[in-house]
Amino acid sequence: MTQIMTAENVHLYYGKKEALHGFDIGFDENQITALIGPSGCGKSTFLRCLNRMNDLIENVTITGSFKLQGEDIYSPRMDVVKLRKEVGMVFQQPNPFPLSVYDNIAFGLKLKGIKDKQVIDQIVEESLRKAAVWDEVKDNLKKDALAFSGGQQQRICIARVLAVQPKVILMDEPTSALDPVSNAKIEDTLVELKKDYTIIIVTHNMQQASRISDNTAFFLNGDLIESGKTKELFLTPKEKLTDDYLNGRFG
Ligand SMILES: Nc1ncnc2c1ncn2[C@@H]1O[C@H](COP(=O)(O)OP(=O)(O)OP(=O)(O)O)[C@@H](O)[C@H]1O
Repeated sequence: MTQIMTAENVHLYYGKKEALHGFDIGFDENQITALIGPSGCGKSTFLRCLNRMNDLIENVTITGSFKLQGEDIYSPRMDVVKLRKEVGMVFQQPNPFPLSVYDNIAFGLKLKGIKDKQVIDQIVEESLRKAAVWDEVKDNLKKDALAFSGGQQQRICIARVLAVQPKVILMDEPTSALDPVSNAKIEDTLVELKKDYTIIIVTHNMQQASRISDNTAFFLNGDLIESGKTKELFLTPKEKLTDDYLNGRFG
């Protein structure tokens, strides 16, 4: 299976404090990879390395090699704005812009210089359909995105990411602020989306990881303890620490 992204010898420091201690990991194309582990183990920190979101935090030092389809994403030649379109991100709290549903999705397209209204209309509809929220918003595209439910807002945010044609979608606990019905809808959406995209998702919810992910990586205190096929990792973990965590012996 092709690995669309790789990270090797990853170290990250917040000031002098080392938060990621050196590990290698790769992400299979068109698969969902779950990043699991107890609070504070570095899952979000690592996720943010993959589209250079940590660049926005002061005093962060990152070393190692991070590649998207073989290209070094930390190269001085890398266009970070383009990178963040190719490696899109969905956050824990739905964060639509205070604009209409339509304008939320059209925003990135207009930035890209797309002006043709018919083209924009088409991409807006396609993106909302792929994010499985079209039927719920199609009669209210001019309504403020913030007037929708949390679960709908999160799917609008997913549509906003899809509109700029990412290759990889990073998700940081995208359902933890949502009710169980919205959670289930988003899980179904992600499983559909992996046909076209690669998804890397941080989750606290072990059932979620086992339901939707193909691969799982278990982090502890800034180290990657084990990664592999989700079924194997959950049923026959190689490391005792993984077994202990999965069985609720800590965390
Ligand atoms: N901006 C920051 N400045 C300094 N230290 C930070 C910063 N962000 C995170 N850390 C520290 O880095 C470590 C890893 O945090 P991180 O948020 O990546 O863990 P996590 O596994 O995602 O946790 P959670 O599941 O609670 O979100 C923690 O010790 C945390 O306190």
